[in-house]
Amino acid sequence: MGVVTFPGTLDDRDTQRAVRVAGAEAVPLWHRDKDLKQVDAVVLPGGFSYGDYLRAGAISRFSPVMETIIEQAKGGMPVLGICNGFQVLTETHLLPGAMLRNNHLHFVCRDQKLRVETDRTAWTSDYSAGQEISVPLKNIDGRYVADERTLDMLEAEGRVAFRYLDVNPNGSLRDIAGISNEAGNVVGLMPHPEHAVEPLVGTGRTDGLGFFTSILKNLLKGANA
Ligand SMILES: NC(=O)CC[C@H](N)C(=O)O
Repeated sequence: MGVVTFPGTLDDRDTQRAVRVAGAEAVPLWHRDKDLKQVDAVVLPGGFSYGDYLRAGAISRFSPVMETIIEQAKGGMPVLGICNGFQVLTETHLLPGAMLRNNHLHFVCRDQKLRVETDRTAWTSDYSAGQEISVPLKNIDGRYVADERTLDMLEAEGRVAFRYLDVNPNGSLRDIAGISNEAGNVVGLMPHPEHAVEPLVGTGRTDGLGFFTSILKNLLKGANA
């Protein structure tokens, strides 16, 4: 599984570790490489790629590695964008909508309760629809927005993948924490599942591991089909 590092990425190492904890091989990918080294899936981790200059994800969108990822994602390759990675996915238009500054204008860092709304994506099949999980959240540009028509379409097509529970930490419309593309191979969310995969770390919860086991099982199923 490929894990992309842009200049300013923070969570690439934790993401690589999460991939390994799930039992897959983590392959580091550098933003200047167009070659994806034959990985079967890609994770865009969190951080501040290119310093979040102009707008989070706005420059990363034009990096050589994204050129190949966009092309392959359209062909069905699974891609997960976490936090800054989600911001990159909206900027590339692989996912609809946009991320704005949190409504209270502060950086948020908390354990966040979420509801996994669908198990019908490549990255959530190991969860059950309606399952409640808690993973860390840490960002300042986390407010998901889209026009009403797009929001209605996402709801109708079952593409709202995660919703904030208890607290909406940033003013995201309809409490949306993450969404998927139509085919379900591209998923983006603001909270950080890669920081909740081992019982000895953080709150001790492993609620985030399911993202990485989901994709691994799906890839193995595909390979054995
Ligand atoms: N943790 C992160 O990925 C931070 C994301 C983003 N740069 C923000 O602050 O909103």
